[in-house]
Amino acid sequence: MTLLDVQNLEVTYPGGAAAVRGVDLTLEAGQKLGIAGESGCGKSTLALALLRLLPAGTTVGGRILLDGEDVLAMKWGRVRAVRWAGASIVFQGAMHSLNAVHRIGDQIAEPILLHRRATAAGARRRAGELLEQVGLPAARASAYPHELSGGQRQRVMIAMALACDPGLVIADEPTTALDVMIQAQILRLIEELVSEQDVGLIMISHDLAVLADTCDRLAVMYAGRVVEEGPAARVFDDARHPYARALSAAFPRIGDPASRFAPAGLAGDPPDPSALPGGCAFHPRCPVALESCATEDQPLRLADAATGRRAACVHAGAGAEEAAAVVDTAVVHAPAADTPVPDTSGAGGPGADGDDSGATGSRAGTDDSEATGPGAPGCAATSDAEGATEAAGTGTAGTDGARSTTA
Ligand SMILES: Nc1ncnc2c1ncn2[C@@H]1O[C@H](COP(=O)(O)OP(=O)(O)OP(=O)(O)O)[C@@H](O)[C@H]1O
Repeated sequence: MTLLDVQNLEVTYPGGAAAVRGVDLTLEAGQKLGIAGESGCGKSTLALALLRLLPAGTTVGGRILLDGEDVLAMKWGRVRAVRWAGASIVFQGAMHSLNAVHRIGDQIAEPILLHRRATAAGARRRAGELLEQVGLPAARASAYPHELSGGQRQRVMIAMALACDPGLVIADEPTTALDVMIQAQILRLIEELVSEQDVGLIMISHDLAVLADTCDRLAVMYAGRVVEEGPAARVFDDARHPYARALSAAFPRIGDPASRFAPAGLAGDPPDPSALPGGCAFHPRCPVALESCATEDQPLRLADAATGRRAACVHAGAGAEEAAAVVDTAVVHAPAADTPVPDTSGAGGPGADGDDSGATGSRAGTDDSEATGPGAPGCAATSDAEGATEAAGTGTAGTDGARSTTA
């Protein structure tokens, strides 16, 4: 059964940054999808869009069908009901997402009280059970966030995300702020819990190797688009898009001596989303770009019928095996990361600074005043758009300006 069906999703921030462009993705119930890409490729924006947590004034187009219901067409009351109970998010910085002045047990109990209409005693009992599920003693329910370590706080966030039995959990770089040993524990915990409870998972990371290890399918994003999507192991071991291939080659394989000689990486940076190059957005950095790539963008198309893998590259599709070999050779011989790349994009300015010009769209992420209405204190998935955006580490640029345009 299809849990999530994202169709032609477009997100443009106030100020014109086209952070997500025409993304199509599906997730079956209980499936684990990894989303990878360099910083600024639009991963967090995609996650925030799924639960309408984007700053006011952001233009969002397309369809997001969660259990068949279009999230973008929902009234705010319904959106609030769906957050936590239908889908929830674990952000990277638990300290920002938890409320410093409330005991963690109360914070876990809050969405249960709100969405499950439990009694206070029932919600407290469930909070204790959830803490134990994530490996913390139930007695820690009386602790305040500052009394817990970073890893423990992240466990609390996972408990909260699972509190109302959602069908989908979105984990946005859930281990970024943690040390390496704790990262592995937390990832294993998320994977175990979602598998046990048959919950769908979207795991966002820049680390393709971690995602390949954790997820069933992988989507690689570049400049707001999915450029390759397919079974995790195939995308990681044998990517068809030159960007996905370069990203994958940047992670050494344990036990494979050849991977020590992997390429140093791609030269240059992803483009500024408010000044994207024409044609394929990757062409200025692509080692196998054709002349036509500067003017013609490529849709995501079937690159491997046996596995349903899709790639958005002129070299993918028919004759893909040979094309992959060409791409591989070229990527392995790509210039080192510090080699300057000619800027054919006209981009290169600073990131979008969120002024409030020009964003007038069909549908805004927080398109009425209810969007900033009360949510469960300290609960990222029900906090207002500004808080949620901060928690996701995407900055608050544009939030105030945008809100004033809708006030
Ligand atoms: N509130 C905002 N206003 C304007 N532009 C924004 C806003 N938030 C993000 N952006 C821009 O949108 C683009 C995508 O950002 P996003 O955070 O989604 O990328 P990401 O792939 O998640 O990166 P990271 O891994 O660093 O979190 C970036 O260029 C970013 O500068």
